[in-house]
Amino acid sequence: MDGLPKELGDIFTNNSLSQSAISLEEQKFNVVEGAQPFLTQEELDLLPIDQVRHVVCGVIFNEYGQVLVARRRAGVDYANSLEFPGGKVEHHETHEEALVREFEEEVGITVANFKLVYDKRVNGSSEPFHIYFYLIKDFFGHPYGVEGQEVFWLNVDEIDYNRFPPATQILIQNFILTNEYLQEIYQH
Ligand SMILES: Nc1nc2c([nH]c(=O)n2[C@@H]2O[C@H](COP(=O)(O)OP(=O)(O)OP(=O)(O)O)[C@@H](O)[C@H]2O)c(=O)[nH]1
Ligand SMILES: [Mg+2]
Repeated sequence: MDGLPKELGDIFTNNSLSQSAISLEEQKFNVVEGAQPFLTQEELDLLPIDQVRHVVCGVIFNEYGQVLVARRRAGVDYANSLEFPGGKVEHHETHEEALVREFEEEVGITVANFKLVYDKRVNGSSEPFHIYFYLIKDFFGHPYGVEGQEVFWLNVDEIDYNRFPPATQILIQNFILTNEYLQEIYQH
């Protein structure tokens, strides 16, 4: 917790807050792998930008420094793994428009004020994706699983990155667990 504002550091060391999040230990967890990679990272990275489907995902922190997480449904790639809400950008949309739509469709909140944190080319189950993770600084409403999926706030020190798809694991390890963006949010 070094480097965090004092109040935020207190939040992260206050175990009582974790009671509001569903304990991951109580949940069944069974990652079903996505399709086997069919392009190497080098091949993915060489694809022209208009030949990859864009995916946008949003990372949101609440006032307690907890991050919003959802569980992927059965029957989709990475079924039952955890994810940051988001989805595929439609052809007529900007990334920002897609983020607003996906958050309304999936977790019932209105989001605003985005900053790109990390992006990566990945093999999707049917086509290559370029996945973009945005930090979302403002939101309105109370999130819930609009599609019946589990949605919950998770303390940063309770995140087990192994429960997320591979691209998201890199984001968590390099950006979220470093607390870099938490400090930015709480400074304004
Ligand atoms: N939402 C989300 N998708 C992720 C994450 N990490 C990651 O690799 N993906 C991948 O991004 C791809 C598209 O995301 P999605 O399944 O949410 O797309 P979507 O909401 O448009 O789904 P739909 O096509 O069923 O409407 C999936 O193949 C998924 O595995 C993540 O943290 N959140
Ligand atoms: Mg989605």
